[in-house]
Amino acid sequence: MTTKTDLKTGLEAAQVPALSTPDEPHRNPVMPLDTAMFEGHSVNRSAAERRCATLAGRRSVKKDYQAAWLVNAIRCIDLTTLAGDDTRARVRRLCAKARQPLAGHILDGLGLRDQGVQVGAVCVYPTMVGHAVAALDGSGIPVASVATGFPAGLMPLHLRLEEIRWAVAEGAQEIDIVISRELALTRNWQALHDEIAAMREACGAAHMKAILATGELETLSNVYAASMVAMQAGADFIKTSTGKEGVNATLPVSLTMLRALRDYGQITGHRIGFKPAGGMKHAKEAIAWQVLMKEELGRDWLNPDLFRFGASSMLADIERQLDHHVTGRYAASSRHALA
Ligand SMILES: O=C[C@H](O)COP(=O)(O)O
Repeated sequence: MTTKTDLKTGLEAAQVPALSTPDEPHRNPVMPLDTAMFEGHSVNRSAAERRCATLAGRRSVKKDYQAAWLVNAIRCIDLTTLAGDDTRARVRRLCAKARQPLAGHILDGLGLRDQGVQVGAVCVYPTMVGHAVAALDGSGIPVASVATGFPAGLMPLHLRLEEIRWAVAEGAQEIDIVISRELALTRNWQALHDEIAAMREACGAAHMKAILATGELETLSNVYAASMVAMQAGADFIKTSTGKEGVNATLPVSLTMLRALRDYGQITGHRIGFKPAGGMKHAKEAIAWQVLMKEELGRDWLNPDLFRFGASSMLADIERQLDHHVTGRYAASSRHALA
């Protein structure tokens, strides 16, 4: 069991940022396409896989600090429902969970009852944005909407742009766009850049996350190049997957995107966020991705203004693990079923 003092010490010792509301994150401005930033950059898949395989061993998170890392993961979750049978009632339940992601006895056990533990955002389809905005009123939790013909994106550009504008008018503060995979696979970088830049303009003040659908981009070199193009076109975040591809977030793909993000930052001075998404269901994944972020980019990126998990069901396991941390017992998974 832990105590209030233990967890606060743990947050510091684990070097995750203290619980706080982040300042308004800065925007990434659009720049012209610059293929020199990625052409000829090849990514060795075996080397990326080896690097990821060694991370867990090199940076295991001490048991005492695991709770701190898991609470930080909650702050970074885009709590998501993207199902064809979504309803207003389901979205309202999800938003209630977003407001209080941990049961009261867990918050008490961790000493975090008054610390405002909330998720990073709630992510829904455009027609659910209004319901989410109403349910989150006063919470400060932003609503993210997928748009641009999610998940495939195979719609005329003017309709994709109109969908963005519609979701923003409904109250979405963040827009998760999907890129045209065909433009990436045919290496038509100028057209891809111009489409994403138009999407960024349609977003207006809403922050834009660019979903690369990496499971469909064939090579890690394509992932690196598409990451660069999305950032040059003004993406505030780059995101791995829709959750609907055959292969979604993986550590080697994430490593490739983080290297692109780091290179982009070194050249331009702009800090871009990263969102792995799709298929992440377990607390141990929440730890693994945070270790990757910290190893590659430093602790500044363990903040919801620069890092999000896109996940519909990971919160349930995190809550279960934190329940165990506090009580010493595992609750039935049905007790934390909602998220
Ligand atoms: O963007 C978020 C993903 O769609 C969520 O995927 P998931 O349902 O596999 O967690």
